[in-house]
Amino acid sequence: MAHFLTRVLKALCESPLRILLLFFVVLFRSCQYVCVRVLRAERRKSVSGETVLITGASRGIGRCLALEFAKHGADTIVLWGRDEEKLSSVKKEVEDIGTSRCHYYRCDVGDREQVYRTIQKVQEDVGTITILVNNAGVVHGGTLLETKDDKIEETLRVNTLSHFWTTKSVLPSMLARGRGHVVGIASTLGLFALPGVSDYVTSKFSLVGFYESLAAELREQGHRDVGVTCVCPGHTTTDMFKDLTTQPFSLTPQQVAEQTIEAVKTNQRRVILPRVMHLTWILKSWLPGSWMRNVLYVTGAMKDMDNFCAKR
Ligand SMILES: NC(=O)C1=CN([C@@H]2O[C@H](COP(=O)(O)OP(=O)(O)OC[C@H]3O[C@@H](n4cnc5c(N)ncnc54)[C@H](OP(=O)(O)O)[C@@H]3O)[C@@H](O)[C@H]2O)C=CC1
Ligand SMILES: CC1=C(/C=C/C(C)=C/C=C/C(C)=C/C=O)C(C)(C)CCC1
Repeated sequence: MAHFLTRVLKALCESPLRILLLFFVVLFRSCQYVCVRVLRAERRKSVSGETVLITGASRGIGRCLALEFAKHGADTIVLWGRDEEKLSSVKKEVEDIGTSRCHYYRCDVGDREQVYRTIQKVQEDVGTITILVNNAGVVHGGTLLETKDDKIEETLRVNTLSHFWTTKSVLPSMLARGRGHVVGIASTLGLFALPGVSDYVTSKFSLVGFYESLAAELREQGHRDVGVTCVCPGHTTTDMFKDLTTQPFSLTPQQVAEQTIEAVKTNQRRVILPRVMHLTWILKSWLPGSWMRNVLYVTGAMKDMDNFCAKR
């Protein structure tokens, strides 16, 4: 197949007429992309009246998501986390906006039985969840040989498996009502790898696969009214990677929250933030592996992660 494509490309580039043809194909694809964006924008969903459950909402991106959903008029916001004091303070911030009811629950999402029990309690107290945002996450940092087995297991339980348990719990009622949205906060480290965080990278690559498969499954079953969005942010200035040197393209948690809500409203399947990070996908899939490695060396990203791990 690759050989065939190379021959097609070579043949296309042999004459000016063919280059012109290639130009029109690219132009057509770009117009198609813009039209899809415009159509999606026209069919914008609203989040007002929705009941939103956010995991890892006690701080960082999760806290900003809660405040942003409230600003966009969500009816009820359910916060999950383990730190009760912080959850209660976010609840107050949400209520001060004056648009949404807010509840919080202590739940360790790394514990499957706790997730199932807490979802049941939420459904009894609050009702059906119509938007689920799987955001909770942890990172430890260290080479594979340095990382303790229980830390590796924790990373995969919290960052990946929890998405299975929460999604399995809320999906049946979304399918029954023919309405709903599941959002997963993955990472650009689910698209390319850096050294020193292999368990974290594995958990995020898995999430990208999970949401791609879930979206395909729902589409094949004809459930087009239940949306799936996988968000892949780059470095974000929260506690989680605070020891990583701030990058020229670092995001604020507020930016991630705003873009996530925009993606829900316009039903986008995958969001890569900041947009310049789309280049890493092109680098990885179209060019030899050494190109990506060189970009990481030249930009200092490889060294930055070493420093991050050394501080843990
Ligand atoms: N910061 C970054 O550079 C990036 C982060 N991300 C992802 O975004 C998400 C949010 O990260 P960010 O806000 O930066 O991180 P923070 O460390 O600021 O917040 C993490 C949140 O997850 C919660 N959490 C952690 N472990 C558990 C657990 N076992 N059970 C329940 N809640 C838990 C914490 O709550 P509590 O302590 O109350 O339990 C906290 O609310 C994560 O999935 C992360 O991987 C993606 C790309 C970049
Ligand atoms: C690859 C790459 C960069 C570095 C990216 C980094 C360092 C990302 C870190 C992401 C994190 C910490 C995600 C957490 O989930 C630069 C320097 C922006 C330049 C463009 C290519």
